[in-house]
Amino acid sequence: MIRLSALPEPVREAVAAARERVAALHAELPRNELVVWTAGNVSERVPAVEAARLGADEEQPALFVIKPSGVSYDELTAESMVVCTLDGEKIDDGTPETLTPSSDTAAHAYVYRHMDEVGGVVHTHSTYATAWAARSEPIPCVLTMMADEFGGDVPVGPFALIGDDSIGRGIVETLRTSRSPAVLMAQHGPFTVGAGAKQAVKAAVMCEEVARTVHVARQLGEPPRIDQGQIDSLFDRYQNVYGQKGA
Ligand SMILES: O=C(CO)[C@@H](O)[C@H](O)COP(=O)(O)O
Repeated sequence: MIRLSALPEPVREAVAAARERVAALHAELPRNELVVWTAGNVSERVPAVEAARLGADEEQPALFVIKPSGVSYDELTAESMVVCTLDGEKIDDGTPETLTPSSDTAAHAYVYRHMDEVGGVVHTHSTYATAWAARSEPIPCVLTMMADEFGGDVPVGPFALIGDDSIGRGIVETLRTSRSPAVLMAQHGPFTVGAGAKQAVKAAVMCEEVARTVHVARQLGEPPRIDQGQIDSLFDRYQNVYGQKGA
């Protein structure tokens, strides 16, 4: 088994920084009312470190950091974040052997193995997004905010059981054919991805917001869909012009 304490210093430093970020980002889930009790998780990839940087013959393979299963958000610390290989196996990371990683670890691992561009994954059961998931209904792109953030509808992924690769396969299959960083797994809830964990948390917050707003709008009648050309133009501006350069 890989022992964290025996890994080269740059790897240990990268893991420690990811653990700090992931622990802090878990506080955003209850703060943004995306979870109840312990029902959501955040992870972040620790990229592979090249052999040259380590002065070694081989690169150090990528890892990821995720919360332990079923532990209250108030009790989560950087040190209690579990470190796993991209196969979803916990390494000897200095936490007690009995501290098991999130029940969604296999899903997060599958996403990291199959989507190189993804550096962070989040799962919640936020109320409105999960209500759309319960109906297996994509959220239609009827708001500029949706065009900006999701580049279209928020898609629905297949129904899949928890514990093995099934959820991960559903997430990857669905997101590969969409610009959305969010997928509503049927009768389960939203999973979001990003370049890092912070971007994936942002996508989870935005997903819940648009799920709520579109639900409210529909109480008054069917809101009109935005024209595809306008969606493309809004998406391009938000992804390439919006905000501060280099922020
Ligand atoms: O969807 C599920 C279980 O149905 C999970 O997402 C849990 O709600 C959170 O699990 P842990 O991350 O605490 O294992």
